[in-house]
Amino acid sequence: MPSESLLPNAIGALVDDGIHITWRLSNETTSLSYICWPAATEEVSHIPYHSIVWCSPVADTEDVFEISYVTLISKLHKMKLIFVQLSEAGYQSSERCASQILSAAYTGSFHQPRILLLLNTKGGKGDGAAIYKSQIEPILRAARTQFTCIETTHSKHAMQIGQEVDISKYDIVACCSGDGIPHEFINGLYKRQDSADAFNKLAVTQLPCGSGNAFSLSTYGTCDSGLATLEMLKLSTMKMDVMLLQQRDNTFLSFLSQAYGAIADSDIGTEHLRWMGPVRFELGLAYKVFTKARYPCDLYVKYAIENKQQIKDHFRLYNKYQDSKVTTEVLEVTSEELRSKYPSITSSIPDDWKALPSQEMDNLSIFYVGNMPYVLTDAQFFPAAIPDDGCMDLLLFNSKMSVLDYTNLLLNVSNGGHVHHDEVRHAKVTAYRLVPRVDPKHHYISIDGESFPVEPIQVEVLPKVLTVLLKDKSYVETRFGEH
Ligand SMILES: Nc1ncnc2c1ncn2[C@@H]1O[C@H](COP(=O)(O)OP(=O)(O)OP(=O)(O)O)[C@@H](O)[C@H]1O
Repeated sequence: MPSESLLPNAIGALVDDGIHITWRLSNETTSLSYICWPAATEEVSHIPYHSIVWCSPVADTEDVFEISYVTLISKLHKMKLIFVQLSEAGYQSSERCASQILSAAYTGSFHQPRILLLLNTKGGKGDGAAIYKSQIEPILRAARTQFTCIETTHSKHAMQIGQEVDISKYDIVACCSGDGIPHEFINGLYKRQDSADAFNKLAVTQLPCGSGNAFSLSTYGTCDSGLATLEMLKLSTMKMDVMLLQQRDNTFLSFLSQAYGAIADSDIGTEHLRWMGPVRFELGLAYKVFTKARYPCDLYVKYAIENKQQIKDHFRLYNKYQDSKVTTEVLEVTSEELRSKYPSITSSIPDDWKALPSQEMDNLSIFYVGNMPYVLTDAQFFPAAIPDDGCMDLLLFNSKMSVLDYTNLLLNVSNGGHVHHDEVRHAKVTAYRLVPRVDPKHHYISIDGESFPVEPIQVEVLPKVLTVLLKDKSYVETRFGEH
């Protein structure tokens, strides 16, 4: 036993899902007024195993442990250290007790993964460096992970890193950024000679520091970088579909979305209003709705599921199947599977692709294709998206709707209800070709939130390519199954 002056004032008991804490009463602690342990500022009563990132016995004690865990501090998730006297420790060695706590804390995830962080200090509101220092780095240090942080210095830097990174040195590449850096990094991996090995070896994730954080919202359910860092250390890997794009002579990958029409113009077309914050997007979109902006195009698709009821059945079946999935095996992608299966964008349309009716496409307002459910906090644009069903979700909105109907529809995006409206076409597709018919000088195509020329694109799903970190092998829950 340590001398009384070394006793912490927290006493812990191991329970099913964590450590139950009781605090010594003040009259008992009066003799401890000079204890050398950090005082608790907020007295927790329970530390879930899931929030613990480290536990080790304190030298020269039998039953006192240092426990690092992530908790809410002033509305943000941050690292906290506590010293606890554990009643169980007397029954077994303190090392065994610590390792029992660590294995409960890290069920199914990497233990101390080697992490490469790509930090964009210029993303979002420009506070990436501050978020990294206050929320991300302290958790990684406490968890005793090996990590290296590289600051991106210019556009396409993350792509260059993806092309050159030594894949044997890391397990996870975490983009401390918006969605632009993972887009670049994944495309860097795609350009490598050993791209299949790179996609199999490295898990790619996002610790949100940008204005668009769809990756983190869809996989971790949060825009809080501290919570995302904790989840990164806790979740298990699985393979996610990506989308292969052709435009002109270029072939590249998209992991998130492609937009043309009102969404693309409201996002990229309002870059000059960046100072307004996220509201610039909503104002841009409201303007397009009120002016009934039209974005004519030709669209050809290879349907996987065309009917909305069948999409619901597919979604329910997938979730049922996921619940019974016990395997942790992650299948590996081959270099053959990274190649296009279809004729190139300059060839004629394959016979089994269908042309969308020209009347519908002449009056198109929004073309939006996605592979992840959340695009913004409170925007479940693709609520039926599934990480590895080999499909992309296609959404088409028509400009002929009344302003009232359109406004109602957009208000429903927050709960994913918009996809059930009769005015919205929702289908699961495996490939498509989009041929815009607008003046390219005044409009945009957005791919993963980045600007691309307004020219034809052809896109197909490459199933199970990207290694990501997901809870229970699924994206975070949406409300799609409820409708
Ligand atoms: N040091 C840098 N200076 C300027 N641009 C950079 C730098 N590092 C990366 N970039 C570029 O910043 C862009 C946006 O990055 P990111 O996605 O991290 O932030 P974001 O705020 O979500 O972005 P956006 O809303 O502009 O897409 C990327 O296209 C990337 O090429």
